[in-house]
Amino acid sequence: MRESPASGKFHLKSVTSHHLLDSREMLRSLALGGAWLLLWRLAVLMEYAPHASIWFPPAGLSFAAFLILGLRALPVVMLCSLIATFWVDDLYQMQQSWVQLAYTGVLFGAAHSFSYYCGAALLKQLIRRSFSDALPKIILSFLILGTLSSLLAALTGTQVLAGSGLIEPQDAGAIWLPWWIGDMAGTIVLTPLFIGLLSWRYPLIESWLGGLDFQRSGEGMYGFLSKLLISTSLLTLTMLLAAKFRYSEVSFAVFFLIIPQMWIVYTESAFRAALSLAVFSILMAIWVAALSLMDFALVYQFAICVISASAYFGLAVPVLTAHNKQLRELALNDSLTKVASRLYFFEQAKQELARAKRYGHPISLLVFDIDHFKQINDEFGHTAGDKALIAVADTISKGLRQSDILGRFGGDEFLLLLPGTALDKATETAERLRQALQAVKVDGTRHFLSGSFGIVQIEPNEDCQEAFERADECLLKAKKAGRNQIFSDQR
Ligand SMILES: Nc1nc2c(ncn2[C@@H]2O[C@H](COP(=O)(O)OP(=O)(O)OP(=O)(O)O)[C@@H](O)[C@H]2O)c(=O)[nH]1
Repeated sequence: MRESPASGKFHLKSVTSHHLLDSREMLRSLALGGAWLLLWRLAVLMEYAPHASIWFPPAGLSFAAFLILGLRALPVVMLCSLIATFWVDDLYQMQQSWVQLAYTGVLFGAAHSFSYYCGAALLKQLIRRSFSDALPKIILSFLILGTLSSLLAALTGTQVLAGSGLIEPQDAGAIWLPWWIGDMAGTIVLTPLFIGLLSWRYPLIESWLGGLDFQRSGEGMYGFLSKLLISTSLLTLTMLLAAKFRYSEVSFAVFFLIIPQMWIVYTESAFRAALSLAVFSILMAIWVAALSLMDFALVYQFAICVISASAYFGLAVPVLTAHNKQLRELALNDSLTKVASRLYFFEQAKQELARAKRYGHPISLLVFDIDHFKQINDEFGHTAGDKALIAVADTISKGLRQSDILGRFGGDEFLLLLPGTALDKATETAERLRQALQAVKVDGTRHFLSGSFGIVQIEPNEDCQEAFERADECLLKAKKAGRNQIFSDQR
């Protein structure tokens, strides 16, 4: 069978894009692996006992990688775990055989990957099933799953090391707790930062996360750096005091530093908040090592976890405020024409009526409906119908006073409240609007619109509903009388 030139071209193009994809995958794997090993080496610098680091940043990277890339991250994490095992042997001069190290490395990698993959996969499922305003629930799930994954990683990891002779079996019982808290600190602090970094490549991640906006910039960079400087200076001060006095009570002062962190969370972008927590935690770990504060290491590990967890809940506040604003706008405005919704119109009308009664001012209500609107939909389609409704709202709005209120009752029926206007002036206004409507053409057609109007002046003993019913009856009469007319009810 002969291949057509077009199919040959397509084949060439698909092979090229396949190559591009392969090299991009390769670059991503290299970046992930490089970052993982770099963070792992950093964690070794922060060890306060063999295999017990103040915090373990690679755990956060593994969790984020499994969350975003799924099982595609597995070969890289496994390879890094293997390299790390050989590196440990070199750092601690343990001189184990290559076979033994390879065996330990694979087991360690499997335990680490299994623990973080399970947590990340479960979190992904929860996120997929969540609605867009579920950020607090997602954060809570992340904190619980991050904690459980790191516990599993610590329990299985210590067993692997004990089983392969890298640590004494009796040490496993002493190491699992600091291992767990160190992994947990790495996961809780760094996963959101890595997600933030990845969100530049994958913008969908933000909508997944219930609208958490990693790219919204807060104030200028100078403001953020000043806040970071204040927070890190206070951290340095509390740690210098702990080193000088060496009472555990002094080390607990670090918990007060949640205050500057929350200040950053509430006033800066989500990404800057995550970055500030990472800087804060790295500096804390460096000070623990530099000031020999190993006796209080657990206090600092707990502080990192508690401060980060609280800060992430804080991130949900601006998102929820934005959602509330959006919901309020949806409830108050008609989404198509942008005039007041029926609910908001009657709410406003009630207040205007109370004011009019109090000051003895007249107030009138108009109800109007487009004539033969169904035909417009049927002949020109619903999009043309929608455009006609928008044109009506725009035309009527242009002919009103600032104090008048225009609302959409539903379908092609609108409501208009004219405070300070008696029936005769309201009828004049309606006539002006009726004429203005006659000049509106359905977009892209030669069809001109027209409308029928019902008008009443609201009586002092009447409420909005009663006035509406009277105006609606007038509208019906206008329709029955042939449309494109105004009927009013004088009491
Ligand atoms: N395009 C569009 N059509 C709508 C919308 N809401 C309601 N409609 C349609 O508007 C039409 C309203 O028609 P009716 O009120 O029954 O009557 P009419 O054709 O206007 O006739 P008269 O009012 O008696 O002159 C219906 O076909 C509805 O489906 C909307 O938001 N967009």
